[in-house]
This record gives sequence, structure tokens and C-alpha cells, in this order.
Amino acid sequence: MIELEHLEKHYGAQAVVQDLSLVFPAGQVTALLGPSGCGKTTTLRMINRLIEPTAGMVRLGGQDTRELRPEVLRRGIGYVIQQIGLFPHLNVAQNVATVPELLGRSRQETARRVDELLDLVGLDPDTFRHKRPAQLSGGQAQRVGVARALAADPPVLLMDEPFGALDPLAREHLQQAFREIQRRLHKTVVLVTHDIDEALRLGDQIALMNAGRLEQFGTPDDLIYRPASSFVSAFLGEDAALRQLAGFRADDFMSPGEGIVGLPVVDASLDARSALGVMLREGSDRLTVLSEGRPAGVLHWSSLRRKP
Ligand SMILES: Nc1ncnc2c1ncn2[C@@H]1O[C@H](COP(=O)(O)OP(=O)(O)OP(=O)(O)O)[C@@H](O)[C@H]1O
Repeated sequence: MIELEHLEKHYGAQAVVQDLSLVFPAGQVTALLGPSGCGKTTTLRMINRLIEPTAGMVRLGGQDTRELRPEVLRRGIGYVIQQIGLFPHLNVAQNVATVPELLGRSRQETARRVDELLDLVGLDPDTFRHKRPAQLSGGQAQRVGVARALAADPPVLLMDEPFGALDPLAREHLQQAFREIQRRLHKTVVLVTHDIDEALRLGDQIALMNAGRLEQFGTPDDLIYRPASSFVSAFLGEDAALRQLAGFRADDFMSPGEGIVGLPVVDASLDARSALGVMLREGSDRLTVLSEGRPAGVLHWSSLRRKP
């Protein structure tokens, strides 16, 4: 668990983070969301002390981070940024193995751990371990960056726009991979993003910031259905509920069964927003959902109406 207490950062007369109190729950992903310049990156960097707060404090697992030497603090914190900063003269395996914890291990042990991590982020070790960063696509390089951040098995992961530089398809793939990794590893993750879809898709909670202050902290449902201010609803937009649907699959909402003959069909893996699109196009309030070509259930539009 990471706790921010009355955290402040001032540059001269400008307060870029103001009276920020927040708890990032252990084992969950919290998205720090907000418009450009609202103080997200500054907040993130105060957690690993790349930036020292002007006032207030950060506690990590109950401990005041000012009591720790920054190098010791950072050993327990993985850090992933958009410009991942891979060493260009080292190959992929060497880049992942630069983490201090790996340096003390035998070569064999390190090689095994590197392969494990490459597998975890969806890169085939035999294909990728000897490649240089220049031979990787943006998405592959970003995966190596994530593998490196996970190498020391830190309980906390800070991610600053980690998927920001990727094209939409690569971004979606990597977001999916990240969700699967997180399902297995349960890290305490703080994810800085200005992308609403990403926050809705990946955040267990969202902390929405505006001009250095916290506007709302809550689940995606809280922000969509119970916005705390007009800023929150305006920032998310009228289509936020639809955008949230895009992060689910058709079979997340279906009633399992045989399906109904004569209904339009969709594949179970289709995203729920597109399934709603099929309902509108076909003029049908129900769809038969197919899994591996066989009927697996029925999706009714009312099950997509999620207002909690
Ligand atoms: N070293 C600095 N000196 C003075 N002002 C700074 C400094 N670093 C950041 N700022 C200002 O603090 C504000 C918050 O910056 P920050 O990078 O935290 O925003 P952000 O929400 O992460 O934005 P973005 O999404 O554009 O990255 C901005 O107005 C920025 O200009």
C-alpha cells in the first residue's frame, strides 16, 4: 500500500501538486488520470523520490519514505517510462539482467530468470534474447522495459504512460498482456495516463487529477456513474459508459446456454461495445454468442446496461 499525505510540490510560486492525500491499495492497479500538466508525473516521481516533495509525505508499506535512502527505496519499486531507455549496445537479455538483484547471481540462474521474464511479457526468448534494441519494434522494446522493471520482483510498479508511444493495435496488445501479467503477479501498480480508455480498461481505481489537486478517487464505475464534479463528467465525456464496454468481452455479460436459433451471432471474444453495435445494426436486442464456433450463450442488451 502506498499512502500520500497532504503531498505538495511547488516550483517557485507555482504549486503543481497541492494537498494530495490518497491511498493506492496493495495488489491493485490505480490509474493516475488527468489532463496534460495536471501533476501526474510529478506525483509519481515523488513516490520513488526522483522528485522530493515540498511538503507532506509518502508512506510505502507503512514506512515514511524519507527514512529510506533513495537507492534502497527504489530497489523495491519497478519503474517503467515511455522512453524505456534500453542500453543500445546491450542485447535484450543483457538489458533485462542489468537489475542489481540479478548481477549477484550465477550466469545460469540469470539466464533462466531472463527467459522467464521474456516469456511473461510475451517475447519468445530464443527469438529475442540476442537482439539489440535497434532491432525491436516499439511494442517489443516496451515489453523488454516491462520485463526489466519486473526483474527484481518489486512489490510496487510505477508506470508513466508506458504504452503512450505505441500505435493503437500494439497498445491494445500490450495492455492485454499487462492485464494478464497483473492477474498473476498482483503488484501494487500506479499507472500515469491521460488516456481515458486506458484508465477504464486497466485501473481497479482511478485517481482523477485537475490542476494539481485530486478531483475524484474511485472505481471506474464510481467516476462514470457517480461523478463527484462537473469536471469529472466533462473529462470522461458522455460516451464513458460505452468506452468502458470496449474493455469487456461479449462473453463477460452473456447468459451461458445453447444460444437461440435465428439470432445474429457474434464471437465470444468480440468486445462488448462492438457487440452492442451489432445489436443496433441488426435491430436485435439479443445475440447468440459463439465460442470456438459453437453456441455458448445469449447476450441480452439489458445485461450491458450496467448502471450500478
Ligand atoms: N522542474 C520543473 N520546474 C518547473 N515547473 C515544472 C517542473 N516540472 C514540472 N513542472 C510543471 O508542473 C506541472 C505538472 O507537470 P507534470 O509533468 O507533473 O504533469 P503531467 O500531468 O504529468 O502532464 P503530462 O500528461 O503532459 O505529462 C506542469 O505545469 C509543468 O510545467
